[in-house]
Amino acid sequence: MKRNIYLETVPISEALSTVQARLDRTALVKTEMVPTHEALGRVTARPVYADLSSPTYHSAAMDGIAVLAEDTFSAREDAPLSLSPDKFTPVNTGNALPDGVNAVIMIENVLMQDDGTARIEAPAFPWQHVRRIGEDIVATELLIPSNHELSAYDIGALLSAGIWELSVYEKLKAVIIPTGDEVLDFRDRPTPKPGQVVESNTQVFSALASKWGIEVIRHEPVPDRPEALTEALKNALLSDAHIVVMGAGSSAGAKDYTRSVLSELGEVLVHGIKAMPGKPSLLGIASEEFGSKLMVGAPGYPVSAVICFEELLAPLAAWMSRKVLPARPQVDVTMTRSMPSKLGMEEFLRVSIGRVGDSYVATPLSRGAGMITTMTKAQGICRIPANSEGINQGQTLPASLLVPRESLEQTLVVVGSHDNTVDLLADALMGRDTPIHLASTHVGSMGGLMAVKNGACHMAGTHLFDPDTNDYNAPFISKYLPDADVVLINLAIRHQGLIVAASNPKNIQGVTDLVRDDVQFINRQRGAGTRILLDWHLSQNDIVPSQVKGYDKEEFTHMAVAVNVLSGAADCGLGIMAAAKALNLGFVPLARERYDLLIPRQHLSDPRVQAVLETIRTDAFKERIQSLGGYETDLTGQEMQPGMGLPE
Ligand SMILES: Nc1nc2c(c(=O)[nH]1)N[C@H]1C(S)=C(S)[C@@H](COP(=O)(O)OP(=O)(O)OC[C@H]3O[C@@H](n4cnc5c(N)ncnc54)[C@H](O)[C@@H]3O)O[C@H]1N2
Ligand code: MOO
Repeated sequence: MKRNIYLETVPISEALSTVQARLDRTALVKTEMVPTHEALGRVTARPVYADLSSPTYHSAAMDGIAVLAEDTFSAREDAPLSLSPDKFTPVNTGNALPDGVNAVIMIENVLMQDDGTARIEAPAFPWQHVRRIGEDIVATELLIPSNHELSAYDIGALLSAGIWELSVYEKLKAVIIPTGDEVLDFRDRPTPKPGQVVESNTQVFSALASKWGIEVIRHEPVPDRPEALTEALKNALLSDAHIVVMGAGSSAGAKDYTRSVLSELGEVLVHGIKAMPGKPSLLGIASEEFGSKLMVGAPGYPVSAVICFEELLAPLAAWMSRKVLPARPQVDVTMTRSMPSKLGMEEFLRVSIGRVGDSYVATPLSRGAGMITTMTKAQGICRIPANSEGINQGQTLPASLLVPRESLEQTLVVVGSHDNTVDLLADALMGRDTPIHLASTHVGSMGGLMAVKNGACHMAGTHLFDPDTNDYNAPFISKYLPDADVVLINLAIRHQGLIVAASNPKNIQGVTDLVRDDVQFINRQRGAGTRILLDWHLSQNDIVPSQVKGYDKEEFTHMAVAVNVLSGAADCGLGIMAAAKALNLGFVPLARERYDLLIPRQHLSDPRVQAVLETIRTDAFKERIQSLGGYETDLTGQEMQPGMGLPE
């Protein structure tokens, strides 16, 4: 089997219209009769006419007495009328009206006399408080047109009209076949070795598809062997499914067989869309022998797979089943950072969104297609058009929301340096009666200061040490945000040190060991407080960066540094003790430092910020911080003043 060569990439809209022009949805999606009470979400294949009227009889709409209106015309407040028992019938709501009457008088307006007569002070008009035959539904009239997706209310109307079953389009069925030698079945609860991944895309698809009214059958993972892949695809096409999805193997790798397997059993119409993630997506139609079904090749990377499911498969499935795909709510967001984008490619940028002041601000998350957490952390997605070279800081553009719009009001936007205590805070805030969602973006301490300066967040986590004054954060604020009215609140004092392998096999004892030939270092990104701390310790020891092997290799979080040490990619990196502890690594203490929250004063009265201050001042929260190890909470929750430095 030949290796894949990419087809031309086409815009998403063209990919969809190409398939729509070729796929015979009427032949593929049959109709069937289903009981009305089980028809929610199904689409009518034929118009439905009422069999029964509703009500089927003249019905009392109120509790009271049924009368002939004409008998009551003389009643006045100053000249009450007494109706003899043969002129009225007591009725309850929903009763059929007796013959010969045409109105109901509410019981509140009737005085029943001891002699059996009913006294009224106002006349009834004809058909007052009566629901006449066919008021709601008239037998034979059109109740629901064809190609209509049935709602809960429709079920009620259909049953009231005597429709016990109806003709609808089949519910779409899809088989998804995960592929790849490295893909482990999650049902085996595997522990992946290097080169292996836990299969998850099929479950993302199943969960999404259940919202779209598609039944999903998952095939077990198939290894990268062309015959096995073809066999699996063939069986799936011969089942009663309408759609078959093959996962992964869609790009140009030596084991990427999806395209050739699809071509063997049908025709590939699209291979490659002008969008990222999701670029190598495939769409095709099986040959007649295999039911002319829709075939989809979804890229293996989790976010690419999501884009393929949501942007290609969902609209096609909606079209096949004649449903309207609901659009996500949109808000206009202001970007807090510039983000270049590839010309000619539409980009689905995951963004963290919150309301800061009067506007919604959005901070781009990492764009890696392999990172499913960019979807879990994002509140929205901005589509950067293909004809754009990117977005600029301060630019306003629409974002489609992944969360209810209301929840943005309960989102606290934190930008800056990452610390595990911020994760603790995030969890504690969600435990409040009115939960608050902490959306954090890790851009380092300096990035946090800039975000505050640009009005892009409610608060920033920062731990910048200034050797000249022996103080934390305040000197940087006076330098970079001289005019800003801000408050510094301490979150914790934390211990930074060298994260080394368990039991420290290379016996690394301090920064002077970083110049050793056998020591590979992993650094933090420029602007990170930890990097500034490292540079200071290096300069104190007359070491220049070029002497440190790995100084140029950067990671964005403490945990990422620790992971490098765990995997053996590096021998050590500077980070917090909690990160070392979390992965059972060794830790060589180097320094204590202040980790503060920088808050614009105008946000102090914001209920979300208030909730943070309340939370971090509780003993329970301080105890949680201490149990992480490597933290002190003596200053936690207190306002920091310039020159305070760090108490011994
Ligand atoms: N030389 C090139 N390489 C790649 C290109 C390219 O144009 N030229 N495109 C890249 C893009 S863009 C994408 S997207 C990926 C798509 O790759 P494949 O669809 O071929 O998928 P794999 O390589 O088999 O797997 C990618 C990744 O995803 C993991 N995976 C696979 N299945 C699952 C699953 N069911 N659940 C969770 N994770 C899964 C797999 O282990 C890999 O890590 O190709 C780029 N390469
Ligand atoms: O298009 Mo790929 O989907 O960027 O990762």
